[in-house]
Amino acid sequence: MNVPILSINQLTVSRDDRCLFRDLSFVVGAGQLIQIEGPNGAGKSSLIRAIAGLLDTGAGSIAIQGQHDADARRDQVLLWTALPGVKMRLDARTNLAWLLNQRNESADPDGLLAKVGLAGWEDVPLGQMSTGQVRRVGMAALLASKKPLWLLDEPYNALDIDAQTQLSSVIQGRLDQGGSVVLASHHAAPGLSADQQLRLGQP
Ligand SMILES: Nc1ncnc2c1ncn2[C@@H]1O[C@H](COP(=O)(O)OP(=O)(O)OP(=O)(O)O)[C@@H](O)[C@H]1O
Repeated sequence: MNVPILSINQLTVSRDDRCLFRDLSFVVGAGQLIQIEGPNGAGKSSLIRAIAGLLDTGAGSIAIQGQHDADARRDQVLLWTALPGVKMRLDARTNLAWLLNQRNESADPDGLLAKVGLAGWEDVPLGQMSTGQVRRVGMAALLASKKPLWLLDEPYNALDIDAQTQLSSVIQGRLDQGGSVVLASHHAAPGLSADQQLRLGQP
């Protein structure tokens, strides 16, 4: 086993007094991908938010590189669901620059947008883009992230086949660099092979 980036031990997560899962344990090493599956409402997003330090948990523990504190964990993850905090009336470049700044990441927004097929769309407000194009802006932000643990909640939603393939290649690139990825998805990730699969049960 590689150095554990994420260690979950005997974890219980509840919402509104309803237990979603209990006694969950797994470890994710450097360069490893774990896929979380399960029906609607099983708790995939809740698990991801708990790992990110954004949801209180019950019994058990979560550690990222040995750190249990929620604030410390938050600093070590890239959480990609939608695009938190972006403004639909602002253009792709401005939003991406803001996202990178928020994360203290230095990269050229235009170069990143070109890599995800959005060359020429830099000045277009997100509100005038398709859902998939907005997701591509998110993918551009992913490309710049060097956080040790990526938490990706249904990242393939709304992406066309080309963009899905590109996202898989972005994820594989991060894994090859020793990053770790938790992927919540109803579908197998195209072109990726998970080191572990975890199925959360019926709610
Ligand atoms: N904001 C919320 N406040 C209170 N309870 C919530 C909230 N979001 C989700 N829940 C509850 O937690 C349960 C698990 O939701 P969660 O979003 O983690 O499931 P999921 O497996 O990601 O589902 P899906 O596949 O539909 O995205 C749901 O049954 C829901 O009742």
